[in-house]
Amino acid sequence: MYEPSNIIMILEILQKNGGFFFYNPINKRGVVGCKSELPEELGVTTLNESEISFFAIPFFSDINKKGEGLWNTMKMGEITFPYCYSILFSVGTQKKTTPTYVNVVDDYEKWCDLFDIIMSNIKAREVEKVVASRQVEILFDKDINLASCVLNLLKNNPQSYVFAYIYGGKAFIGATPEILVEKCGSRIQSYAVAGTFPKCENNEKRGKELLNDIKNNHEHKIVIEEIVSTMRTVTNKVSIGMTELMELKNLFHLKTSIVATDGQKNLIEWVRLLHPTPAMGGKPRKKALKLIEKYEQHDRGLFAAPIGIVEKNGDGIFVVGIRSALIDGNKIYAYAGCGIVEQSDCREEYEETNTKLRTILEAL
Ligand SMILES: C=C(O[C@H]1C=CC=C(C(=O)O)[C@@H]1O)C(=O)O
Repeated sequence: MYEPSNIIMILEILQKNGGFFFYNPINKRGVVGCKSELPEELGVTTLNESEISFFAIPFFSDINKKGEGLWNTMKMGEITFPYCYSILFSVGTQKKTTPTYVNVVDDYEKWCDLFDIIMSNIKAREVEKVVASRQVEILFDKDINLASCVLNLLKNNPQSYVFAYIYGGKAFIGATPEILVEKCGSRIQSYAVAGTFPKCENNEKRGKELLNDIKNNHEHKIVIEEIVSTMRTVTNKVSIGMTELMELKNLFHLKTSIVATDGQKNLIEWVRLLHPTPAMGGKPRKKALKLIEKYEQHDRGLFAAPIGIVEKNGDGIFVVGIRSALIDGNKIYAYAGCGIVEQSDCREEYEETNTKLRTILEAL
């Protein structure tokens, strides 16, 4: 089993010098891009710099229009590192986790204003779905320990893709359950992950209820349809899997796999075509994005944005940067969003974002 103390040491080096960490729970492989060399004793395998490329593509191409310029010290797009490594984790890290409860800041009034604007646009038939988000700022009395946060994300979220991108004194970290697109040869796989129920005492019943819930299935179907129609602009070889339940530490989601066959476009082109799906933006895409840009009070930066790696042969994976936070010294900006449709209730959606924020808050 891979030693947690090793991962702590690696992350401490990344925190000090800058770097990128990406963990894939399916093949249990972590990859690291680093500005400085990692000691061999840490059990990492050295990769040639050209073997792997790291990407953090912002949600909106023109970020940092809103106030503080929180994101402007971070390099975006393709990020290259002189030292690259891979780490194999063992199955031992895959333990079953149970929810715990953490309090989050009350910004309900601000949320209501955003919700009302979106709902009035939905009622006016301007948009069908918009993913609204919160940025919750939490101040600590000392600097946040990045290494232990990332280790906790790994421990608490065994099915999630855990990432940490450290640059210019800030770190963007998260444990996301959602793949935007994965390429393996001509197989292009995306997932619709949308529709959420928080866990409760009777989880078996809760899961079944989500699978049959009309509002959540509507939200989910919008995402499937958009991914499928986008893929069909490139190829008519597109197949849709069954909608399943995804069980995470604190909540359930609806999840559907969508696979296309294409030998023409590269992975970055696929990312640019698919991002943002209506699980992160809305429907219709342009109008939903305009509302988000105009009325959300914060810059999304890398929140809900494509984060990923590309291998030398062109294969790779991009996830969406949700269940995430930007760490700046003793300050943390945690992010969570949810899809709003005509049947949505303001308070319920706020509580849903609180549940989603727990991924980060429980790791601090
Ligand atoms: C935007 C987020 O979640 C998305 C992913 C899964 C389910 C979602 C939902 O049910 O609203 C969201 O679309 C977030 O966690 O910040």
